[in-house]
Amino acid sequence: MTPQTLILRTAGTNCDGELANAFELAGAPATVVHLNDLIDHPSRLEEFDLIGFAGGFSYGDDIAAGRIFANRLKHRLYEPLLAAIDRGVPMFGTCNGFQILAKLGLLPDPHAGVQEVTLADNASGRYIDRWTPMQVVADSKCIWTKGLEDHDLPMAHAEGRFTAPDEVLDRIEANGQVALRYKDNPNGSARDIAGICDPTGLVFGLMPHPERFQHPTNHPQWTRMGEDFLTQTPIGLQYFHNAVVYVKDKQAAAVGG
Ligand SMILES: NC(=O)CC[C@H](N)C(=O)O
Repeated sequence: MTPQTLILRTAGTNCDGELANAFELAGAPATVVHLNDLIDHPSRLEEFDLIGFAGGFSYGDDIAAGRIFANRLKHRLYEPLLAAIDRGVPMFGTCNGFQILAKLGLLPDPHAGVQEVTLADNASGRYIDRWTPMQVVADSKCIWTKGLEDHDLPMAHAEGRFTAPDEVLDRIEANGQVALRYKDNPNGSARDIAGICDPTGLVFGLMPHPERFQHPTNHPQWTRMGEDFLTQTPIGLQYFHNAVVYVKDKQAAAVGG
């Protein structure tokens, strides 16, 4: 069975095309569905094996980035989303998608039932749009970053400063839920955190954009990177390969069992 991906969009979403393409290149065809359609037909969530929350400026980033999208999910789709998490559906939220997952409280712990972390204004007070070096946390539980080496990714946001109380930061670090850190921390995030997962490693949110690194020439330095860089799978796509492999293995185990 080919894994099927749901990408959610609404007014102001702008990375759904890249995200759908990344999942498709990794082997999981994607359907982009408007949030209002899913609210009208919540059982559609059961058709999908993977879910992507795309980046952008949903609802104009009004109130705070991701807040309105998160509230709509909270009041209209929370139970079906939790059911998908309990079914083991991997979820990916990039940038605005991460802001949504954080504000909804699906990260860092979907069963906490409260918001524990946020993405606040960048420390500089400015929108930052550039490629930046990432450190992959080797012992994290995250299935999406498994086996990845340190790499560069593009970032583009004004509200990306990861912020949480010290006890939450201590807990997610001790629990292997910090998956990605900035090497030069351009936005002032607590403990350099760029991406975190839930305790199962399946729900993952990050501020940078792996879906914008689908081809070697996406990297601004690609002409200086050498032969190998041009022939290997771009690291951005490896995130999606990891999740697709996870789903396929799970399907095979279910058939075998
Ligand atoms: N790239 C994105 O997803 C958009 C940025 C985001 N809404 C912000 O904080 O500015």
